[in-house]
Amino acid sequence: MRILKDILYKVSMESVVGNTAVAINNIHFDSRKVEMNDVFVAITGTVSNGHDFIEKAINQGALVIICEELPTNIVNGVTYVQVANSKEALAFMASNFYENPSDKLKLVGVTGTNGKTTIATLLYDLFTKAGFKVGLLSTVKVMVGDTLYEAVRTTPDSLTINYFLAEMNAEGVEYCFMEVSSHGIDQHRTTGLEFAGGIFTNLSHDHLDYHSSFAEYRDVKKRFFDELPASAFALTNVDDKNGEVMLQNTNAKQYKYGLKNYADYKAQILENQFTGLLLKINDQEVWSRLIGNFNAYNILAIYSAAELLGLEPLENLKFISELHSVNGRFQYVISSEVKITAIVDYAHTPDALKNVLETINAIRTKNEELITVVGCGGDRDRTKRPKMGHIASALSSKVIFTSDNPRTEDPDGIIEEIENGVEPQNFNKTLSVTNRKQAIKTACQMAKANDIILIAGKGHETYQEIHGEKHDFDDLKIVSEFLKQLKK
Ligand SMILES: CC(=O)N[C@H]1[C@@H](OP(=O)(O)OP(=O)(O)OC[C@H]2O[C@@H](n3ccc(=O)[nH]c3=O)[C@H](O)[C@@H]2O)O[C@H](CO)[C@@H](O)[C@@H]1O[C@H](C)C(=O)N[C@@H](C)C(=O)N[C@H](CCC(=O)O)C(=O)O
Ligand SMILES: Nc1ncnc2c1ncn2[C@@H]1O[C@H](COP(=O)(O)OP(=O)(O)OP(=O)(O)O)[C@@H](O)[C@H]1O
Ligand SMILES: N[C@H](CCC[C@H](N)C(=O)O)C(=O)O
Ligand SMILES: [Mg+2]
Repeated sequence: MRILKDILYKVSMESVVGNTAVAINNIHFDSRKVEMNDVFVAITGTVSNGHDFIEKAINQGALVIICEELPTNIVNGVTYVQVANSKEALAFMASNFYENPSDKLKLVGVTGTNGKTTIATLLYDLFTKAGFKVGLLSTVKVMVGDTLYEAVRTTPDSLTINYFLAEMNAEGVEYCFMEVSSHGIDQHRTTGLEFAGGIFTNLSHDHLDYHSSFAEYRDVKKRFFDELPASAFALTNVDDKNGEVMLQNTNAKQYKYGLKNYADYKAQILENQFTGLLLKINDQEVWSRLIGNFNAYNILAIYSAAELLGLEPLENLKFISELHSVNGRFQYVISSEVKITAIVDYAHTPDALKNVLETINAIRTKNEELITVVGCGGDRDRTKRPKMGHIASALSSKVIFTSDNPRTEDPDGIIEEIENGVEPQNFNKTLSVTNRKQAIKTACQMAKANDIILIAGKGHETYQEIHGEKHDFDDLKIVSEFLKQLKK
């Protein structure tokens, strides 16, 4: 049992109607989950308005209503707390409700357009190897020590975050690494958390359906660093155009990593091959199984963060050399008979796609063709579609445009928007096959010995969402099966 006034600590209240000394059972922001003596937080959403469900929540037993506007009908015996921002209030209440679990471990947040899952997951792996109990909140999975939970969002809502952090406290977890998405920051999902550090990866085009401009997208990411406490570290990629911008107003201790510009943590790529990267990090050589220039940045960020958290440099490098790629990030299979390499990668932004294609192009020889299978998600930023169409067709030998997760959109409509980005000189390289499985099969049939197939956009995902329905779908499994069938 918790007392309402205790969990309202740090919440900026505009008015209160009723008693705040009441004992409450649980907190919910979805009226459908409310039970006896719960708090219902009414949130103004993008699809519906939580304030419309206040009466329903009370009928289900809500004892407390947190809202931005008081309803006209005030029910006797119910406490109403009016706040300026319900999402922010929810975040503070969630921390208080779970007894501020982020204070009891070292929480590190990773933000940026690409590389969050890779860095957070590999830091989880590295600290686990170093003998610590570790937690992870990522796009792919949630880990509480060794226990695996399904991840629904990249950055869960504040109640879910604090729930898992409290589970981590109970399990004796010392470090937790989490992805901090721009939606998460904007919607105050991470407000009130006590971070020990923040890492910035890079900033490029994504989510411009949600944020009104690139500048707003950048400023939302920056807010994460603005809000870090002085005790935390703020670690930024100094080679990214916006790397230093992130640090402009932070109170945290500032550190920079980079390959090109002056930095506290510096790396150099000595070798970049299909089998991995040989790097020099602060004058020490280290071999990694991860592939491609962009992974040199990820590895350097991991190394720097681990050192800032107190790991010895040599131990740090040893564990880094043992790390494997994250599910769906440059995962590959090579067919045994005809030596066709199929790579599955989660590149779903123009920049990620360009990086992956350039990585493959830097490694493949002239005789080896690169066949790319790619699409774009529905109900998401449309402006990245033609950009990805252009990049895929310019940097591949052949491209098959197909569906990603069309969600509620018409799959062929999305493909048309991707095709619009293809320049005339690349027209003859492209074809479109709406059915993703069929598209992968076509790529396998087109490939000759030693060719490379890149299947981009869905990485670790094990489903495809078409017309709002999820079906089982796994790029790696499907391509492996087709490659097995090919006896050329
Ligand atoms: C655009 C967006 O981020 N939307 C999030 C937002 O939903 P919303 O504002 O649209 O909510 P809404 O459906 O309008 O409902 C408003 C309120 O009414 C409540 N409600 C609704 C119906 C009802 O009967 N009773 C009721 O109380 C809802 O619970 C909600 O509190 O708040 C919800 C609760 O936290 C989120 O689940 C939801 O994520 C949606 C599902 C989503 O797809 N989000 C994606 C875009 C996202 O967040 N992605 C990022 C990763 C991006 C990246 O970097 O790649 C992530 O961190 O996962
Ligand atoms: N440092 C990086 N710079 C640019 N591209 C990268 C970087 N790291 C990974 N990528 C590319 O971006 C893809 C997604 O990587 P990852 O899942 O680590 O990013 P993310 O930031 O977690 O993405 P999401 O926003 O979907 O959670 C990878 O499959 C790879 O193609
Ligand atoms: N976190 C991203 C993932 C995109 C993955 C891609 N496969 C898609 O479905 O668009 C989003 O929800 O926008
Ligand atoms: Mg991620």
